[in-house]
Amino acid sequence: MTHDVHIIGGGLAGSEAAWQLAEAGFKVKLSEMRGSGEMTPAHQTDGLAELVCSNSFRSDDATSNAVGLIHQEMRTLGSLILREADVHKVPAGSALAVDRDRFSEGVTDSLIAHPNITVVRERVDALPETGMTIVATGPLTAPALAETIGTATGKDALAFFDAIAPIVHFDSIDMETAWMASRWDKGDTKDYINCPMTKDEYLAFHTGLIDGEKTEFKEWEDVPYFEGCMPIEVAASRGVDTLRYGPMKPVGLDDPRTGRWPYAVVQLRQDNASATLWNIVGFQTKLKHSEQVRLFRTIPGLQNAEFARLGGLHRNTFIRSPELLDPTLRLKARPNIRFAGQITGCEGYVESAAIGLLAGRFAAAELGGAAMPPPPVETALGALLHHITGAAVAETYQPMNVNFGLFPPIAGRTKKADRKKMYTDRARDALTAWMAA
Ligand SMILES: Cc1cc2nc3c(=O)[nH]c(=O)nc-3n(C[C@H](O)[C@H](O)[C@H](O)COP(=O)(O)OP(=O)(O)OC[C@H]3O[C@@H](n4cnc5c(N)ncnc54)[C@H](O)[C@@H]3O)c2cc1C
Repeated sequence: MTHDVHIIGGGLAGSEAAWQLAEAGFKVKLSEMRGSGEMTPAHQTDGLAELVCSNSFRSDDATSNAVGLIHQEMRTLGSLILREADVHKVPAGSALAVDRDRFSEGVTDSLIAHPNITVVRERVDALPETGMTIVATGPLTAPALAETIGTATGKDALAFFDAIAPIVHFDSIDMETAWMASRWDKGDTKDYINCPMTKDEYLAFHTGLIDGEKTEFKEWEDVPYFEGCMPIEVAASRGVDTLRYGPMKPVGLDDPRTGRWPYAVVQLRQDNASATLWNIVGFQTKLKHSEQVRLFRTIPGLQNAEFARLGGLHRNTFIRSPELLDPTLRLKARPNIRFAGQITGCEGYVESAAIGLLAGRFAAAELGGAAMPPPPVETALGALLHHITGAAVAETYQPMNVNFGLFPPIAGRTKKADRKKMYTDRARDALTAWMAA
């Protein structure tokens, strides 16, 4: 069978993209290296859409949770991944969790049985020069292909072994305690949020970092740390004052409440264009998630912090999408190539499948000769896509889960308790209007 689109990688994103294209009537070749004697360091089977770690697609609450909302939007758009997740669901409260083997079998069988899809078990080592292509090879892209992607995108656009710092929702920061200033009071703009610490608070925090329970890593994740993204607890272990001379340096930062420099300071940097999300600078960590929440809420100003993402450390190959991709996920420098899934810098099974769904639909529209406008930013799909393809700050781009901080804020004064429902109601209306158009 000749094909209209070549999809490389049969994970969450590639499987969904293949389904969307095939259902739209286009012929797809899906190349997956597992099953040809190749394996990634995390996968265990030859099944398509294998879940490498947890079996959860997270919250299925479409009224007050951004992940639940994106589930609903994907179901509305005929997602194969969500269809099979629903069929192979296991009890997990309000979360959508699946029997991972049955789920993967369901996806594999559906794709193989589809008359418009040919699944080829092969490793692809170079980006195709011609022909419409979707690259969905994930965070564990095989080295030879990663190399050619690096060449096509500029070497420094491809990151390996990535440490990530927590991200906090702005509206959960206590700005009576924290204040805005430039970093170490250099420059004219007040771009950073500063959380002050007394000596006692700092020493207790330092002890918490040293003693806190850490995530153990598999052998393949045991990689050297780059000095620039060393986990904060590793820096802390080098000496009690190391952090006060590093990311927690208080120099030049007069606390408006005391008129003096605090003993140490925690700084947060804006993480998205609408300033709803803030990254804790230098706080990349492999502390367990529960430990991070407990310890980081001891920071004055962050006592009620709600986290859009917690820190973590794992190998992660992704491109600097906000500057490399156009709004329909095409590589600007080579528009025959689209990227989809975690390699674009979205994070998680659901988000990867969601971006695969959009890549498949954009490709189908292009083949059909009618450009598809991106979904509105008020939808979960649109907000995530917008973040990846432009709204995020390219220089500090890091993997991102879908969350309400990516959505345009609701205009006017609103009660916090009502806000999530307002986001999801607005999203449903926006998706309906977009589909009608
Ligand atoms: C160790 C680890 C644990 C994770 N745990 C979770 C978790 O618990 N929950 C969560 O939501 N997310 C988790 N993630 C993130 C997870 O990887 C993504 O959420 C999701 O699997 C990414 O989907 P994808 O389709 O982009 O990539 P994948 O699902 O990884 O699919 C990519 C596919 O491309 C294939 N491939 C790679 N290179 C080539 C090549 N050159 N030629 C042909 N085929 C190729 C691979 O074999 C793979 O099947 C984890 C990631 C890692 C690395």
